[in-house]
Amino acid sequence: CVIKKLQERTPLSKGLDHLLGLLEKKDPQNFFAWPVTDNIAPGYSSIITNPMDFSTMRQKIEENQYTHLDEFVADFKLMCTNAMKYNHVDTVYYKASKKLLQAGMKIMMPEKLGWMLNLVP
Ligand SMILES: COc1ccc(OC)c(-c2cc(C(C)=O)n3cccnc23)c1
Repeated sequence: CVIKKLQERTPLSKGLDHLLGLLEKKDPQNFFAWPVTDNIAPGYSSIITNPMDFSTMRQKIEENQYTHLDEFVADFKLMCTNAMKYNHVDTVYYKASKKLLQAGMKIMMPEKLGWMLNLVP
């Protein structure tokens, strides 16, 4: 097994951690907190080839897998668009993901994150 060495916190990872907290607050039902499994969503793993959820994003932050804000934003969008792909438009999950995506884009507008955009290592 790969030993996940504890990485030191960087200014970027601290900023992404703060951002993740803001985004998680926009998902009070915790629909996006953990990976979606096939037993709660039949056929999910054959329809969604690149799953993403907040816990996976947090792990990537802790392992310094994000070298730039754009990669973090891309995972957030992937998480939301996966839900819009798997779930029909009249479901709570589709509606929640659309709302989450809109709220997330407002939080991650460049002018709101100017201070983070130049934290590139
Ligand atoms: C009803 O309670 C929960 C709890 C956790 C969930 O995903 C982590 C989900 C969930 C989350 C999703 C998504 C995000 O597509 N989903 C789709 C179909 C059926 N369930 C879900 C629902």
